[in-house]
Amino acid sequence: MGLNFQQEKMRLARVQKTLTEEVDRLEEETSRRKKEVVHIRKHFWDEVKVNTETFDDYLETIIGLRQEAQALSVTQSIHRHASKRLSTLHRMQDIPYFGRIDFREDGASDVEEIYIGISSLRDDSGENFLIYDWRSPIASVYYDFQPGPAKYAAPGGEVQGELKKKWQYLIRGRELESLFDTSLTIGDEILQEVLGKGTDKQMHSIVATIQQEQNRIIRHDHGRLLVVHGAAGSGKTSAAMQRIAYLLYKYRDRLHADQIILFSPNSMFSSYVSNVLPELGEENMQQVTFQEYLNHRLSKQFQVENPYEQLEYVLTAENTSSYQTRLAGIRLKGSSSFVDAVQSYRRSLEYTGMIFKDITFRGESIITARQIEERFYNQDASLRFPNRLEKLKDWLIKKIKEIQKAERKKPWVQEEIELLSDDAYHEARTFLAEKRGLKREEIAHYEVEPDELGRLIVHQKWMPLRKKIRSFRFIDFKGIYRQFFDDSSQFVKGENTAKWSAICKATQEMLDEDKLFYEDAAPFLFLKELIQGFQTNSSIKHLVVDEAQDYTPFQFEFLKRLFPSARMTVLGDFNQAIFAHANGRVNFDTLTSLYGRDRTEVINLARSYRSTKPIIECTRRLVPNGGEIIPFERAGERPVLKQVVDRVELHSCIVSQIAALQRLGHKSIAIICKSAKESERAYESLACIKDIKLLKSNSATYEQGVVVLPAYLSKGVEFDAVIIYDASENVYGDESLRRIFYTACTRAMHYLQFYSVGEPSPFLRTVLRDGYVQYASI
Ligand SMILES: Nc1ncnc2c1ncn2[C@@H]1O[C@H](COP(=O)(O)OP(=O)(O)OP(=O)(O)O)[C@@H](O)[C@H]1O
Repeated sequence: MGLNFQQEKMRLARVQKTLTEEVDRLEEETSRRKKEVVHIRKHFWDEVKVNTETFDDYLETIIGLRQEAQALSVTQSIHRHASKRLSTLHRMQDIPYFGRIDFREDGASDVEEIYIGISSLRDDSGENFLIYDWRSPIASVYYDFQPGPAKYAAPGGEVQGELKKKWQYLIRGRELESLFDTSLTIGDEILQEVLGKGTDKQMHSIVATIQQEQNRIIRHDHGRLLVVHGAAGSGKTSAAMQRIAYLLYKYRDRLHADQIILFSPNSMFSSYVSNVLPELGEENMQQVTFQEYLNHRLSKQFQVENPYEQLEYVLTAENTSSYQTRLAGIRLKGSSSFVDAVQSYRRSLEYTGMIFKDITFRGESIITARQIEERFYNQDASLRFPNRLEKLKDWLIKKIKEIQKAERKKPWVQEEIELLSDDAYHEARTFLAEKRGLKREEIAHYEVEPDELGRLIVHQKWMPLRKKIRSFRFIDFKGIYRQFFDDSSQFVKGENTAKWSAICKATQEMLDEDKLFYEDAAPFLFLKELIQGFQTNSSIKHLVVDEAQDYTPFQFEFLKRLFPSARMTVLGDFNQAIFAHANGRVNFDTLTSLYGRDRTEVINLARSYRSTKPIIECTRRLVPNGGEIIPFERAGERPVLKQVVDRVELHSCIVSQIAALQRLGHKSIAIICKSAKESERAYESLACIKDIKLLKSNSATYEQGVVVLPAYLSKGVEFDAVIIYDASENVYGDESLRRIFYTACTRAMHYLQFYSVGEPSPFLRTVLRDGYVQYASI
């Protein structure tokens, strides 16, 4: 049976009326609650009588204060909830629902009509659902089944039944424009329509068009680790965002947005995805980059190279003498065998090799590194390593207490007392008097004894020293890491000796200047924490890692230990592994060992949605296993290659091509270069293009319009049209650049153009031969 368009229009109008009434009611409530909050804040102290004369008065004051604070917090919380609901309802006014299923549960006689939207809505009686939240159990039938037998997991157990019909609604400008019986239409009309549009400044939710395989990711709810491996444009990030919204709904009584962290590749990406959750009526999760975390932990001690500096080096310094050594170092330090090597090294420190620093006071060494080392290695070797360190710490604290006692008699203490300013003396007197329990009015008459003052001065002067000991700053972590790179180190196996020597030399030189290569940052921190114990953050319950192919085994080990209570969702695509450390690694096997096979699930996404079919037909042939990628059927032009003779011709062609693309309505156009260095040059030469922008690694927002950027910064984002600035053999001649080239090409949604100064890259040879890329006609 078909739906009656007119009746559906009328139903939509009825739902909109209910929505409007609900919006009016909530607007009134939020404004009233806001006034109440302001009132309570303003008159907070009028309602509380502050009297501390007697204990009873004091108690009464405390109770009064607490009551007022409670009233404020309750009103604030009601106001917050109402405002949140109101903003969701405002969004629902535009599109109250997008889908419907007609479902008959086994054993029931009636067919239920379930309308699905971004949030639920009940009728005036409060008994019946006019709209079901897309995350409700029954709504999963919409995403998972075609008409026929269907089931869903309800809190009380599995519900079986029959899906009679499935509909999609296209509502625009609050009007029902069309509706589709999805069991009759071929292809997905609404998905076609959504994907056919231009890109936006920010990513949007895909709630109305979630595909079955994506729904598995969104509702996946067991195990510790979910690994999603998917082709470029297969919706990994989109599904992950929807997944967060789903988890926030399902566990709304115990999971809050601030207990979820997304590790994103860069700030531009963070800004790009930051709209999805608010669009679904949820608060945003926390977002961070691994680099930010490393800086937070290491920047006091080292100047840490950032990942883009490392990439830029790899992409542009091939003619320097240290290049091959550095590359070998990056690969070695990013491997899982290096994780094992560092762990063995740490175990060896139980017997020998710990390096300590002298403990000094006023420039004099009071406990030497040698004494500390002796003490450490003379302890009972059967004690666990962390316990030995704890004991060492206790011994040091005790020892400096003794030295501190003797210190009081030293002349410098007397000198300090004499030099005390009036203010400092007053402060010291107040502190000492209060410590003795004196009342405020008695302080001024308190006679401070010189001994007492001396004790205080010494105590204060030694405070930083005690702090240093408590935080293990008497351990020379840099020295210990440096020692690992002594040529003779037996921990790194299978590395070519000459290469290993060169890697050691380069690493030690950097350390000597208090600098860390990016590839050393995670291993250094890992070793440090293996020694002193891992810092943990148990408040985080869910961790999402995007662009996971760019993480080293060290980084994952880290995340696992740092967030011991978190479940992890990891998204990646090895074809886009652009960092040099990833060469050779083509799967997520190391990830499976993180929590074990039975606590890990891997889901593959093969269908790619971002680009038109002709673009995907071309790009999937650029990578070895691209045959597995399935293009979504969306028509478009074949990618085009234009070979030019020199840069002058290149720039003139790009300028006219951009004007042509803009005439065709493409709003976001990216000129993607190999490196930042090439991007800068291109930007300067193309400065005549109106409003052209150069994106750099520190760019915080994803820009629309015409942009020039290095390929590695384009990760995760997309553009209406992509121009590969110079796809020549000269630039993309080396096999190691295949993945970066692929990443750049897969950013295009509707149009992909290659330019080549001279011979095109060998990556394009087959696609040109087989006609998946056409030569430009002029
Ligand atoms: N089910 C869907 N409905 C509508 N749009 C979708 C759907 N799935 C993916 N898309 C769109 O496809 C594009 C690519 O999605 P997304 O960025 O999530 O893919 P990805 O796998 O993370 O890509 P990459 O690895 O290349 O960064 C986005 O524009 C997204 O909105």
